[in-house]
Amino acid sequence: MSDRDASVAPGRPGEPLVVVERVGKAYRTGPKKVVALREVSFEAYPGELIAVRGRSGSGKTTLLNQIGGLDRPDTGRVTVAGRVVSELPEAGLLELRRDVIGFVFQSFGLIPVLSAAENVGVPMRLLRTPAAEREERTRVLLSMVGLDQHMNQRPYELSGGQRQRVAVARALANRPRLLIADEPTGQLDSQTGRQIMELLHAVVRGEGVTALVATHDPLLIAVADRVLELHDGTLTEAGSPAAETPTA
Ligand SMILES: Nc1ncnc2c1ncn2[C@@H]1O[C@H](COP(=O)(O)OP(=O)(O)OP(=O)(O)O)[C@@H](O)[C@H]1O
Repeated sequence: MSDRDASVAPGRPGEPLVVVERVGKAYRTGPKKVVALREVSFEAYPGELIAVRGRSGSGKTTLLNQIGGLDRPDTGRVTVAGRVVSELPEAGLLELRRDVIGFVFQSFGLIPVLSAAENVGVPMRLLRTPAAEREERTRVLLSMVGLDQHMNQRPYELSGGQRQRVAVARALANRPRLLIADEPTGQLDSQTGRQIMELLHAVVRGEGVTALVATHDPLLIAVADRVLELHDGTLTEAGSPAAETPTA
Protein backbone atom coordinates (compact mmCIF):
# COMPACT_ATOMS: atom_id res chain seq x y z
CA MET A 1 0.00 0.00 0.00
CA SER A 2 2.86 2.31 0.79
CA ASP A 3 5.87 3.07 -1.36
CA ARG A 4 7.97 3.06 1.78
CA ASP A 5 10.26 0.11 2.46
CA ALA A 6 8.07 -2.10 4.62
CA SER A 7 10.92 -4.54 5.18
CA VAL A 8 12.66 -2.23 7.64
CA ALA A 9 13.21 -4.24 10.79
CA PRO A 10 12.25 -2.65 14.08
CA GLY A 11 15.04 -1.12 16.04
CA ARG A 12 17.59 -1.44 13.24
CA PRO A 13 20.38 1.10 13.49
CA GLY A 14 20.21 3.78 10.82
CA GLU A 15 18.56 7.15 10.73
CA PRO A 16 16.18 7.60 13.66
CA LEU A 17 12.84 9.14 12.71
CA VAL A 18 12.38 10.78 16.10
CA VAL A 19 15.15 12.26 18.22
CA VAL A 20 14.27 13.66 21.62
CA GLU A 21 17.18 15.42 23.34
CA ARG A 22 17.09 16.49 26.99
CA VAL A 23 13.55 17.77 26.77
CA GLY A 24 12.19 19.58 29.81
CA LYS A 25 8.71 20.99 30.35
CA ALA A 26 7.07 22.61 33.35
CA TYR A 27 3.59 24.03 33.79
CA ARG A 28 2.83 26.97 36.01
CA THR A 29 -0.61 27.43 37.51
CA GLY A 30 -0.43 30.61 39.58
CA PRO A 31 2.47 30.25 42.02
CA LYS A 32 2.53 26.45 41.59
CA LYS A 33 5.01 24.82 39.23
CA VAL A 34 4.63 21.24 38.03
CA VAL A 35 7.62 19.69 36.29
CA ALA A 36 6.06 17.39 33.68
CA LEU A 37 9.24 16.31 31.82
CA ARG A 38 12.83 16.24 33.10
CA GLU A 39 15.72 15.94 30.64
CA VAL A 40 13.94 13.31 28.55
CA SER A 41 16.02 11.75 25.75
CA PHE A 42 15.39 8.85 23.38
CA GLU A 43 15.35 7.93 19.69
CA ALA A 44 12.73 6.06 17.69
CA TYR A 45 13.52 4.23 14.47
CA PRO A 46 11.38 3.48 11.40
CA GLY A 47 9.10 0.50 11.93
CA GLU A 48 9.20 0.56 15.73
CA LEU A 49 6.12 0.32 17.93
CA ILE A 50 7.05 2.02 21.18
CA ALA A 51 4.83 2.02 24.24
CA VAL A 52 5.15 4.93 26.66
CA ARG A 53 3.85 3.90 30.02
CA GLY A 54 3.62 5.49 33.42
CA ARG A 55 1.14 6.38 36.11
CA SER A 56 -1.48 9.04 35.59
CA GLY A 57 0.28 12.40 35.66
CA SER A 58 3.73 10.96 34.88
CA GLY A 59 4.04 13.05 31.69
CA LYS A 60 2.99 10.73 28.84
CA THR A 61 0.64 13.15 27.11
CA THR A 62 3.06 16.01 27.66
CA LEU A 63 5.84 14.02 25.97
CA LEU A 64 3.69 13.06 22.96
CA ASN A 65 2.54 16.66 22.62
CA GLN A 66 6.14 17.94 22.40
CA ILE A 67 6.92 15.35 19.70
CA GLY A 68 3.74 16.03 17.71
CA GLY A 69 4.30 19.79 17.79
CA LEU A 70 1.12 20.39 19.81
CA ASP A 71 3.19 22.07 22.53
CA ARG A 72 6.76 23.38 22.90
CA PRO A 73 9.38 22.22 25.39
CA ASP A 74 11.00 24.74 27.74
CA THR A 75 14.39 23.17 27.18
CA GLY A 76 15.92 20.59 24.84
CA ARG A 77 15.14 19.64 21.28
CA VAL A 78 12.77 17.39 19.34
CA THR A 79 13.53 16.35 15.76
CA VAL A 80 11.04 14.42 13.59
CA ALA A 81 11.98 13.33 10.07
CA GLY A 82 14.90 15.76 10.11
CA ARG A 83 12.75 18.74 11.12
CA VAL A 84 13.46 20.43 14.45
CA VAL A 85 9.89 20.44 15.75
CA SER A 86 10.72 22.43 18.87
CA GLU A 87 11.93 25.35 16.71
CA LEU A 88 9.40 25.29 13.86
CA PRO A 89 7.14 28.31 13.36
CA GLU A 90 3.37 27.67 13.45
CA ALA A 91 3.15 27.20 9.65
CA GLY A 92 5.91 24.58 9.77
CA LEU A 93 4.13 22.78 12.61
CA LEU A 94 0.90 22.67 10.61
CA GLU A 95 2.77 21.20 7.66
CA LEU A 96 4.48 18.63 9.88
CA ARG A 97 1.18 17.55 11.42
CA ARG A 98 -0.46 17.35 8.01
CA ASP A 99 2.34 15.59 6.12
CA VAL A 100 4.42 13.55 8.55
CA ILE A 101 2.37 12.69 11.65
CA GLY A 102 -0.92 10.88 12.18
CA PHE A 103 -2.70 11.29 15.53
CA VAL A 104 -5.03 8.92 17.35
CA PHE A 105 -6.67 10.06 20.59
CA GLN A 106 -8.52 8.24 23.36
CA SER A 107 -11.70 10.16 22.56
CA PHE A 108 -11.51 9.32 18.80
CA GLY A 109 -11.91 12.95 17.70
CA LEU A 110 -14.14 12.22 14.71
CA ILE A 111 -16.34 14.89 13.15
CA PRO A 112 -19.91 13.87 14.12
CA VAL A 113 -21.70 15.17 11.02
CA LEU A 114 -19.41 13.34 8.60
CA SER A 115 -19.59 9.68 7.58
CA ALA A 116 -16.70 7.29 8.29
CA ALA A 117 -15.46 7.75 4.71
CA GLU A 118 -15.73 11.54 4.90
CA ASN A 119 -13.82 11.59 8.18
CA VAL A 120 -11.00 9.58 6.61
CA GLY A 121 -11.03 11.98 3.65
CA VAL A 122 -10.50 15.12 5.75
CA PRO A 123 -6.66 15.03 5.96
CA MET A 124 -6.47 14.29 2.21
CA ARG A 125 -8.69 17.29 1.47
CA LEU A 126 -6.23 19.42 3.44
CA LEU A 127 -3.48 18.12 1.15
CA ARG A 128 -5.70 18.76 -1.89
CA THR A 129 -5.53 15.12 -2.94
CA PRO A 130 -7.61 14.68 -6.14
CA ALA A 131 -11.09 13.23 -5.48
CA ALA A 132 -10.58 9.92 -7.28
CA GLU A 133 -7.33 9.21 -5.44
CA ARG A 134 -8.91 10.29 -2.16
CA GLU A 135 -11.87 7.96 -2.61
CA GLU A 136 -9.64 5.05 -3.55
CA ARG A 137 -7.34 5.55 -0.55
CA THR A 138 -10.38 5.89 1.74
CA ARG A 139 -11.73 2.57 0.44
CA VAL A 140 -8.37 0.84 0.94
CA LEU A 141 -7.95 2.21 4.46
CA LEU A 142 -11.48 1.44 5.65
CA SER A 143 -11.17 -2.03 4.24
CA MET A 144 -7.82 -2.45 6.01
CA VAL A 145 -9.42 -1.59 9.36
CA GLY A 146 -12.35 -3.93 8.62
CA LEU A 147 -14.99 -1.26 8.02
CA ASP A 148 -15.73 -1.56 4.30
CA GLN A 149 -19.36 -2.33 5.18
CA HIS A 150 -19.68 0.81 7.33
CA MET A 151 -18.24 3.56 5.13
CA ASN A 152 -21.39 5.67 5.07
CA GLN A 153 -22.23 5.50 8.78
CA ARG A 154 -21.69 8.49 11.01
CA PRO A 155 -19.69 8.14 14.25
CA TYR A 156 -22.82 7.89 16.44
CA GLU A 157 -23.94 4.93 14.32
CA LEU A 158 -20.69 3.06 15.06
CA SER A 159 -19.43 1.24 18.16
CA GLY A 160 -16.48 2.60 20.16
CA GLY A 161 -14.10 0.09 18.58
CA GLN A 162 -15.38 0.94 15.09
CA ARG A 163 -14.93 4.67 15.79
CA GLN A 164 -11.36 4.09 16.84
CA ARG A 165 -10.80 2.08 13.64
CA VAL A 166 -12.04 5.06 11.64
CA ALA A 167 -9.67 7.27 13.64
CA VAL A 168 -6.74 4.95 12.83
CA ALA A 169 -7.69 4.96 9.12
CA ARG A 170 -7.91 8.76 9.19
CA ALA A 171 -4.53 9.02 10.94
CA LEU A 172 -2.99 6.97 8.12
CA ALA A 173 -4.68 8.86 5.27
CA ASN A 174 -1.69 10.98 4.29
CA ARG A 175 0.79 8.13 4.71
CA PRO A 176 2.41 9.50 7.87
CA ARG A 177 5.85 8.34 8.87
CA LEU A 178 4.97 8.72 12.56
CA LEU A 179 1.80 7.65 14.33
CA ILE A 180 1.19 9.21 17.74
CA ALA A 181 -1.51 7.52 19.79
CA ASP A 182 -2.49 8.79 23.24
CA GLU A 183 -4.31 6.06 25.21
CA PRO A 184 -5.96 4.70 22.04
CA THR A 185 -7.65 1.84 23.87
CA GLY A 186 -8.54 3.84 26.99
CA GLN A 187 -12.28 3.97 26.25
CA LEU A 188 -12.60 0.43 24.88
CA ASP A 189 -13.31 -2.91 26.52
CA SER A 190 -10.34 -5.25 26.65
CA GLN A 191 -11.28 -7.37 23.63
CA THR A 192 -11.92 -4.33 21.44
CA GLY A 193 -8.75 -2.76 22.81
CA ARG A 194 -6.84 -5.86 21.78
CA GLN A 195 -8.20 -5.62 18.23
CA ILE A 196 -7.16 -1.97 17.97
CA MET A 197 -3.74 -2.86 19.29
CA GLU A 198 -3.36 -5.67 16.74
CA LEU A 199 -4.39 -3.20 14.07
CA LEU A 200 -1.72 -0.71 15.20
CA HIS A 201 0.84 -3.49 15.19
CA ALA A 202 -0.14 -4.55 11.66
CA VAL A 203 0.06 -0.95 10.47
CA VAL A 204 3.53 -0.47 11.92
CA ARG A 205 4.73 -3.66 10.28
CA GLY A 206 2.88 -3.27 6.98
CA GLU A 207 3.50 0.40 6.33
CA GLY A 208 6.89 0.82 8.02
CA VAL A 209 5.39 3.51 10.25
CA THR A 210 6.93 4.39 13.62
CA ALA A 211 4.33 4.42 16.38
CA LEU A 212 4.53 6.06 19.80
CA VAL A 213 1.69 4.88 21.99
CA ALA A 214 0.96 6.21 25.47
CA THR A 215 -0.86 3.51 27.37
CA HIS A 216 -1.64 1.86 30.68
CA ASP A 217 -2.91 -1.18 28.80
CA PRO A 218 -0.83 -4.31 29.51
CA LEU A 219 -2.08 -5.86 26.24
CA LEU A 220 -0.75 -2.96 24.23
CA ILE A 221 2.50 -2.94 26.17
CA ALA A 222 2.94 -6.65 25.44
CA VAL A 223 3.05 -6.16 21.66
CA ALA A 224 5.38 -3.16 21.72
CA ASP A 225 8.94 -3.48 20.43
CA ARG A 226 10.17 -1.23 23.23
CA VAL A 227 8.69 0.19 26.38
CA LEU A 228 9.60 3.63 27.67
CA GLU A 229 8.65 4.29 31.25
CA LEU A 230 7.93 7.70 32.75
CA HIS A 231 8.13 8.36 36.49
CA ASP A 232 7.30 11.92 37.48
CA GLY A 233 8.65 13.21 34.17
CA THR A 234 11.82 11.14 34.16
CA LEU A 235 12.20 8.58 31.38
CA THR A 236 13.72 5.14 31.71
CA GLU A 237 13.75 2.37 29.14
CA ALA A 238 12.02 -0.73 30.41
CA GLY A 239 13.52 -2.96 27.72
CA SER A 240 11.76 -5.56 25.63
CA PRO A 241 8.24 -6.30 26.91
CA ALA A 242 8.75 -10.01 26.23
CA ALA A 243 11.58 -10.04 28.76
CA GLU A 244 9.40 -8.61 31.51
CA THR A 245 7.40 -10.37 34.14
CA PRO A 246 3.76 -9.59 33.49
CA THR A 247 2.24 -7.40 36.19
CA ALA A 248 -1.38 -7.60 35.07
N1 LIG B 1 -1.86 22.46 30.71
C1 LIG B 1 -1.42 22.12 31.91
N2 LIG B 1 -1.35 23.00 32.93
C2 LIG B 1 -0.88 22.67 34.14
N3 LIG B 1 -0.42 21.44 34.45
C3 LIG B 1 -0.46 20.51 33.48
C4 LIG B 1 -0.95 20.78 32.16
N4 LIG B 1 -0.86 19.65 31.41
C5 LIG B 1 -0.34 18.71 32.22
N5 LIG B 1 -0.09 19.21 33.45
C6 LIG B 1 0.52 18.48 34.60
O1 LIG B 1 1.71 17.86 34.12
C7 LIG B 1 1.86 16.54 34.66
C8 LIG B 1 1.92 15.53 33.50
O2 LIG B 1 0.63 15.46 32.85
P1 LIG B 1 0.34 14.49 31.61
O3 LIG B 1 -1.03 14.82 31.13
O4 LIG B 1 1.44 14.60 30.66
O5 LIG B 1 0.35 13.05 32.32
P2 LIG B 1 -0.09 11.64 31.73
O6 LIG B 1 0.99 10.68 32.11
O7 LIG B 1 -0.44 11.76 30.30
O8 LIG B 1 -1.40 11.36 32.60
P3 LIG B 1 -2.72 10.47 32.23
O9 LIG B 1 -2.27 9.04 32.16
O10 LIG B 1 -3.62 10.73 33.42
O11 LIG B 1 -3.29 11.02 30.96
C9 LIG B 1 0.67 16.34 35.59
O12 LIG B 1 1.09 16.64 36.89
C10 LIG B 1 -0.35 17.35 35.11
O13 LIG B 1 -1.19 17.75 36.15
